[in-house]
Formats: sequence, structure tokens, C-alpha cells
Amino acid sequence: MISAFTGTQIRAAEQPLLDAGEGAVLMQRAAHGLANAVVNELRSEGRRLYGSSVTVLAGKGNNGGDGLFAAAILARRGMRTTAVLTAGSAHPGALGAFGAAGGRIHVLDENNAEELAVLIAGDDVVIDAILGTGARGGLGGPAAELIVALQELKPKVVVACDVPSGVDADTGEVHWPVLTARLTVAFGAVKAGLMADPGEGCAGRVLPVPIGMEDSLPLPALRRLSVRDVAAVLPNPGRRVHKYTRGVLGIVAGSERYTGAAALSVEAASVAGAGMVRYLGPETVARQVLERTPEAIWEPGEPGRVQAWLLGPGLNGTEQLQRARDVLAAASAAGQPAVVDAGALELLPERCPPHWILTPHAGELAALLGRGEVCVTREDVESRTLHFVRLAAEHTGAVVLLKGATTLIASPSGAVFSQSEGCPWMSTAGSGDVLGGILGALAATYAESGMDDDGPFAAQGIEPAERWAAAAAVGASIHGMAGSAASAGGPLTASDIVRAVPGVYRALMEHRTR
Ligand SMILES: NC(=O)C1=CN([C@@H]2O[C@H](COP(=O)(O)OP(=O)(O)OC[C@H]3O[C@@H](n4cnc5c(N)ncnc54)[C@H](O)[C@@H]3O)[C@@H](O)[C@H]2O)[C@H](O)CC1
Ligand SMILES: [K+]
Repeated sequence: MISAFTGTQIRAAEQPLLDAGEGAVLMQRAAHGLANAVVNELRSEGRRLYGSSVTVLAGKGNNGGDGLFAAAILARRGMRTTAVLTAGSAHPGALGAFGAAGGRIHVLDENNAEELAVLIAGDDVVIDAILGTGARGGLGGPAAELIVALQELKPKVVVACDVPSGVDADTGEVHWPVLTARLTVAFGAVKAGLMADPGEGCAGRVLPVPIGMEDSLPLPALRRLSVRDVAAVLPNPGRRVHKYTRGVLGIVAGSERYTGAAALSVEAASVAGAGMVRYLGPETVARQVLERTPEAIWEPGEPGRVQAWLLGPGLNGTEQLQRARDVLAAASAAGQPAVVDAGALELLPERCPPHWILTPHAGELAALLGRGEVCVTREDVESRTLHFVRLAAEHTGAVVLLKGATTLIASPSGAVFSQSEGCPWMSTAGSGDVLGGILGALAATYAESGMDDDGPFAAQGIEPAERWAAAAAVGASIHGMAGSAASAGGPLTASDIVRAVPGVYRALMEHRTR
């Protein structure tokens, strides 16, 4: 599990060490971690250190200090080093060390941003050490001009010091312009803003470097399940199970207009481990569903017993909407888990049970919040994903899974998970229906066995109030892995994602026996 903390939490954890006069030691550890990361980045490209060039963009605070000390280390190891001081002044000790190591210094001013950008862009590495956790807002003036010009010139390798300057370490909000990094070296721990969009999109790979305050960190603001975690909690049928104890999922999806959504979600649920899938919908749709998944059962009337529900993909027309309404009321009364997507999001009661999983995209999340009279647009949600997903979980009382390049899952208890296994090719029609199917299958399986104190989530130390959010994170992770496997770098259809799901399960099961 990767734990991420807000910049504020990390600064608080550092404070006792700073009070004890350990600040300089922490900075040296940070600088060595950053310098080593630059060396490894160059070596991974088969580059020699000696004679390679690096420029550090250094702000006036400790972030700039880390960058300058790191550049001094690199200069002593034979790199050609330049520093651009973006705020006129810089951390005195670090600037002294950098000068003593033979680095060249330029001071950014009103007139030289473009000229400096051209000078720097050809370097082998650019270190962005302008703003760290002490930032308020983003870059302005000549520093912003420099970044805009540099971004256009596409520098070879950008390494961000702690956070890309302009990314809010607490929230992942981005104050443009930001220099997109290939690698972010995060001191002490990963910052929450590096695991939430749009911040994650600017950070590249994130490498945490311990600097000695890690034992003082509080509960994380955000967690990401690793492959190992997902493998450990994956449902694994024992010898004595049968289809009913494996978990039966009821699906209300599709309509005359959107038959594909029903077909995809039923098939995805079937291959993602549900013991049985019962489909509720019009006969014409059911025919197509069964053609694709003959294992599913069509329920024209009162459905047989189910353990969980998936409602919403492709829902349209009064008949299907009424069915979904009835099922939601019955699920609520029976205490059954439900995955609620797309068209069914509009049918939700004001407060939902904590084991319902809502799966909006940014536009649907904005609409959901609008019902609680929080007036926001899709763009607002996209620019503050962590904030709004938390707010939606708080307002609805349900687990809220916000779809995106990074999927955020907020529990009404306050816990947040972030998964990012997917790839951009997955933003294709039907991809969300497949996610719904996978989540539904997991909900049915975990409803039967999985949430108890002797279940797999408890064994991973996941608290009872966070387990349904963790289950949704498992689904997001499997969906992302299946999509990335199906894509292999190229385009794909939602059906390809479905076909890749069993392979992902097999690989995870293998992981478990290792
Ligand atoms: N605390 C430590 O000893 C350690 C910190 N580490 C690194 O330090 C930064 C945090 O450093 P801090 O000096 O608190 O803040 P910043 O370097 O982020 O710089 C803020 C600096 O710039 C000014 N400022 C704030 N916002 C803006 C803005 N939008 N535009 C221009 N200038 C701005 C502000 O007034 C400050 O003077 C942390 O990220 C680590 O990199 C190490 O980890 C070692 C231990
Ligand atoms: K930075």
C-alpha cells in the first residue's frame, strides 16, 4: 500500500526535528536523495554522468535549497551545472555550496526568461526546485514566463524536487503554468497532491525518499492499493462454495436505445467472479445480453435472490427507470450493497447506505453535488477532484468513486483511495459499463464473505468503515490493469477490457501464491 500525506501533515511531522535543530540534516538527506535519483535517471538512459548537464531552477525557500545542494553534489560528480534563481535570492548555505562546487549562476529577471529557457532546454536534466510544500498558489511573473517558454521547448528530462512547482501538495490542484515532470522525488513521503488529478498528471513517476521523519507521520490522507494488496484481498473460492455463495449479482441496465451497456456490464460481471448474474430489463435487450452471455439469467418478473445490485449503465425510458427505482428501494430496505452508475445516479435518495458505491464521472459528480445545492461544474470537479469526491461521499453517505485518469474513491468515513493502473486508451465507449460489471461482481462476492473481521480486508489492516471503499478500489485497479493489458500501448474497445479480465485475475492469483 502506498500512503500519501498532505504537505501540511508532512511539515507537522518535520517540525519536532526542525525544533531540535535537525533542519540541515533533513535537507542534506533530501539533496542526496534527489541527486541519486538524477544519476539513476541518466544511467537508465545509458548516459554517463561526467560531462552531462543539469540546470536547477531554484526558488528562495527550502525547496530551492534542496535543489541547489543536490546540484552541488552533481557538480562534484562531474556534471556541468547551472542554477537559475527564480526569486533573486536563494537559501544562502545551499547557494554557497553550489558556487563552491563550480556551478554557474543566473538570476531570472523581467527581461531574460525566454533567453534562459533557450539556454536550459538543451540540458540533459532540469530540476524544478522553485516551490515545494511552502507554496501559496502558483508561479507568476518571470518564473511563470520561464516555465511557459521551457515547456514549449520540451526539455529532455524534468525532475521535480518534492512536488512540481505549482501543484498543491495537499489537494492536487494545479496552478498553471507547471513544468511536467518525468520524475518527482518526494521527501519523507508521497504528497497527496501527487496521487490526485490534475496534480498526478504533472508529476510523472513518483519516488519517495525517506529523510528521517517517517515515524512521526499521522494517518495518511490517501492510500493506493498495490498489486500485492489487490491480490491479497481478491475473492478466492474455497472447495465447498457453490454459485449462490460465490455471490449473485442483479443488474438493472440497458434499454432499447442502449443495449450494449447491458451486454457489456453483464458480461464483465460474469467474467469478474460473480457466481451468477440476474438481468432485469426489456426482453429485446435481454435477448442480446443472453446471446453474449448465455450464463446470465433473465428475470422478466420478480427476481430470484441476489446479494448485490448494479444499476444504471445505459438506463433509459420510464420502464427501466421505474425498475431501478424499485430495486433501489428494495436494496435499501434489505441492506444490500449496490453499485450505482450513470442514469441511476439521478434516482438516489438524499442519504445512501455506506455500502453503496456511486460511480460518477466528473460531470455526473457535479450534478450529484448540485442536488445537495453545491453549485459546481464539471470543470470545477476536474480541477479539484480530491476535494469534491470527499464532499460527495460526505453529502450522500455512500462510497463515491470518481472516474478519471486517476480514479479516486472516497468513503463516507473520510478515507480516500486512489488507483491509477489504467491508460488513456481506456476512455472509450462502454469502458464505464465494464467497470460497473466488475464492481458489481466484487460487491456480490464481498457481501457474502469479505467484510467481516475475519475477512481479507481486516487481514490487510483496513478498518470496517473503509472496507467498501477499499473494495471499490480493488475494482478500479482490476479494471485499470485489464485495460492496460488489453491496450498494450494501442487502441482498444470496451469488449477488449472484458476479455482481459480473467487474465488479470489469473496473474493476481499467481501473485498470491508467490
Ligand atoms: N522544512 C525543512 O527543513 C525541510 C524542507 N524540505 C524542503 O522544503 C520545502 C518546503 O520549504 P519552504 O521553504 O517551507 O517552502 P518552499 O520552498 O516551498 O518555498 C516557498 C517560498 O517561496 C515563497 N512562495 C510561496 N508561494 C509562492 C508563489 N506562489 N510564488 C512565489 N513565491 C512563493 C514563500 O514565501 C517561501 O519563501 C519542501 O517542499 C522540501 O522540498 C526538505 O524536505 C528538507 C526538510
Ligand atoms: K518543486
